[in-house]
Amino acid sequence: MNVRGPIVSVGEARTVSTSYGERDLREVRVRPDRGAGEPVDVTLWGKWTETAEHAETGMELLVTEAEADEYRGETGYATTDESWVVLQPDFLVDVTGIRSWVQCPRMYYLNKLSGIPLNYPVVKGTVVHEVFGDLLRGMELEESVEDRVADAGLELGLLGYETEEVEDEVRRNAAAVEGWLAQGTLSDDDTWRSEFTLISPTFGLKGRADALRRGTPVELKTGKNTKREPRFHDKVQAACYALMLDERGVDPDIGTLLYTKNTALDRNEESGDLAPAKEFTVGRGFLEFVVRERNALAAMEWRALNDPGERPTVPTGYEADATCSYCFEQDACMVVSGRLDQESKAGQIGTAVPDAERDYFDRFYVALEEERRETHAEYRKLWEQTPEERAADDRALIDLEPVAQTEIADRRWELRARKPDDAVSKLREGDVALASDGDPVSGHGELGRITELGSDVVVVETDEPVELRRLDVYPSEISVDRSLTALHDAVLKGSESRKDVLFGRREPEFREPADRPAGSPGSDGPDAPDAYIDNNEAQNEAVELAVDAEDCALIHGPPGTGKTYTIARTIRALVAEGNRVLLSAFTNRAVDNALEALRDQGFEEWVASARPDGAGETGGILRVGTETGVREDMQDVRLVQRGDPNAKAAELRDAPVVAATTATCGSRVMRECDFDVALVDEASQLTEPGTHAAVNLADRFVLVGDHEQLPPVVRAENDLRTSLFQRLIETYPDASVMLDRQYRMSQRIQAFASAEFYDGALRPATPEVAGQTLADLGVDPDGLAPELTGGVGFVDPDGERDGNRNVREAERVAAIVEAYVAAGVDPDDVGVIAPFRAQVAEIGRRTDVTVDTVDRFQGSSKAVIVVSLVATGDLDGPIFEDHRRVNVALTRAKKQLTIVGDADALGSDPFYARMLDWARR
Ligand SMILES: Nc1ncnc2c1ncn2[C@@H]1O[C@H](COP(=O)(O)OP(=O)(O)OP(=O)(O)O)[C@@H](O)[C@H]1O
Repeated sequence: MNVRGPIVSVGEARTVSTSYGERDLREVRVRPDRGAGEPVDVTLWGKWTETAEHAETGMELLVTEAEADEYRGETGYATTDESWVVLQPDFLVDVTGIRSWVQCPRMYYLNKLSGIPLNYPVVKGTVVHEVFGDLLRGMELEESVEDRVADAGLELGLLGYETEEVEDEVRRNAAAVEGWLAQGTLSDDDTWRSEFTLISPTFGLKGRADALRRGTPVELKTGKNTKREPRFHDKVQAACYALMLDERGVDPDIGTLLYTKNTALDRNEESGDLAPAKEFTVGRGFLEFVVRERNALAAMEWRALNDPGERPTVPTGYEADATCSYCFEQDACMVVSGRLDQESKAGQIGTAVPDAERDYFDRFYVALEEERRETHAEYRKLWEQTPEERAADDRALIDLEPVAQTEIADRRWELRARKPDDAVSKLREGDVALASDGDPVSGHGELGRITELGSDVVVVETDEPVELRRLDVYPSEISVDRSLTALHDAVLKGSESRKDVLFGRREPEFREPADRPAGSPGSDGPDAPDAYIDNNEAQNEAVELAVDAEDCALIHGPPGTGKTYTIARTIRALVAEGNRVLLSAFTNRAVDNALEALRDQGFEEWVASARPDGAGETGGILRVGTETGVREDMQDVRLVQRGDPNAKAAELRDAPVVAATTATCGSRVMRECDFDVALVDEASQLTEPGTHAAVNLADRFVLVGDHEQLPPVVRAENDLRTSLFQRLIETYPDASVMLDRQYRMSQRIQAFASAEFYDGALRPATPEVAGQTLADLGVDPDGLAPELTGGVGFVDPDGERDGNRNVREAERVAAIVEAYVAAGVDPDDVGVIAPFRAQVAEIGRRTDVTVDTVDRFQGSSKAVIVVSLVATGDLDGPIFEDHRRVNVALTRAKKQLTIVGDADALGSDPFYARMLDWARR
């Protein structure tokens, strides 16, 4: 049986004589049933006592196949020969993490901080892996090499490599693999699978195996190994996959490592065994060793968050007996130790950062690790929840019916399935999701990208075919990983002058208008225009602040105040002064919107005439992002990674404006770029490290946002919830401008938000904006019920909340929408906002107009908006927890806002009582 629960206490190590001789043991007291049961003792025998050394009160322990024994009337448990002992099984360690941990625990930590940099071995390694996958899928070597090297054009160009030399090297690496595949080592009944995603609930592991051959793991290494045996840490990696396969009931007895630089041609060299494939027996003892190492790692990670010491406990390098002088990471290791004043076996170089910076680093390191735990909790739901629960939680589409599996370009697969037409989820087109045969953990699962998601169809692209019966949200750690790297870069590599501002040691500085280049607004000279924007004072001031900023500028833009318009003008003014600008935002949508505004303002034509030399091939704008992430109308300026290395690198290096999401800014390619100014939209929705990912790449930065609208989207309750934008605007109000004229809402609609959120400072930009009504849409208001007209109205349908829905209210909302449409409003001009996806679905079933959650509506608007509040009795739910969400919901409408809810419930809270008064006025 399995015993699992939090540890209450850890006993002393003892040695006892048994019929098998002297044996070590250690007792650990746990509360079974995840802490609900009465404490029991579990005896860990033999080498599992090493795991007990890492165990501490509060950690979770899992012992599988334990046997029960009675001792003095109490039931205890003990490990058996079949037992696995796992510490913190909920902490999912990545297999590559264990591999570096076994080399040196500090290397594991350093890899987390510095990410995977862009370097030739990494890029070449990726290409060789891809070619390997292609060979397994039956592609010709030559075709694959050319294709995959071309795909890596951009990265190779940035590194200064030419196509031919890389092709040669990849060909040489892949030839060994091809030779081995062809050697007859394999018979016809060999079954191969490439790139296999595995998650293990028992061992707390996850990873992607390079390949499986007859159910045993095969790992590819782009290197040479002339020993007979595979390298130790390579074996560890293969053994991790073996463990995960073992959990699925396969019993892999061998593991294979393929060393691509071992070429059979060299075989008669004296240097050793040059066969590319090296097999090893995956014995029980080795697997136990791997589990113990994984436990040591998980225990360190637990201590980093739970150790009562002042600073997170991180590895020093003394844990391993590796020799620092042989380590490639030695310099990086010493620098990090020196800068953060950490104990390390390699020693320290450089001076330590000041305490305030060190505290900041530690605080956010812990906050990000907490966020990682929350992400792991999301993974856990993949096996803890039933498919129905997951679907009800909007995290999966279930009961899909496979319709077709089609092989498409690059030997990838397009999977098409029919979906029940009322099924909703968080999944959207472009998302990477887990496609499976119905069981994503123990069945067959493949990661793929959703290319189409209609009301009754879903299409996913994957590397391997799967019977598409279920599609799950795949929780990604990439944002945590990239944020840690951004934090590292900001604190350890950031300029002193930048950090003076970030850490409150100096006010941001601004250039005098007179120092602007001749001809710019405000500069001396006969031809200089008066303003950057001549019809909106606050917007003009915002552009001035941004172009004059020597450190940073903050633009606060309440709803509809022309943030996007101002951003476009700012970029143009910055480029006019010769700056190279990074345009970034939290979402692809905001990046594309800002680019659209820039293009609408004739930016490309202007660049072509003003900077004929430096416009680059794309007319001055380069959009970096995936094909599915970037909007159709921006595909023409999207950076395609494939192509001639030099041309690709030049494209990225020369473009005056590069646009990418902040997540993409943390990629290894973008980390190679530098800019004069980073301009970040939606900055109030970004965590501090998330913002650093973009601003680290530039000398100066401009943040645009509204901290009275949605805050950063994070799972953990910690410092990540406050944006850098908000902190800086509160610290340096003089470095900010608030845009105060809005171009969206009628006077009546904007009144509440202005009073509650913007100190009454928000005003309609023009009389036309202020005075808009339903009548502008050709609608006769007299044909509608009075509460549906007059700019703002309130309707109480007398509904009843049931979970996250309110059916009666949904019916009423649909009837209201119908009334507007019947009165002549174009359905495209109507939008419905509800706080829960369940209610969104409930309403969506009854109407064809756009229905979505608040979070999805941020940044957009409609002439007519109906808001369904759902709550009756108590006010709880995401919309009520945070007034900023209400601000967003109430500021989407231009001409008519109709609020539907329970008057009694709303009246019980002063804020909502004021809202009710305003809506009913
Ligand atoms: N100075 C201006 N002169 C004329 N029109 C303007 C000006 N500023 C903004 N607008 C117009 O007002 C509308 C709203 O502007 P924009 O889309 O830039 O707002 P926003 O603040 O980005 O909105 P959101 O709150 O949705 O992010 C647009 O149609 C834009 O062209």
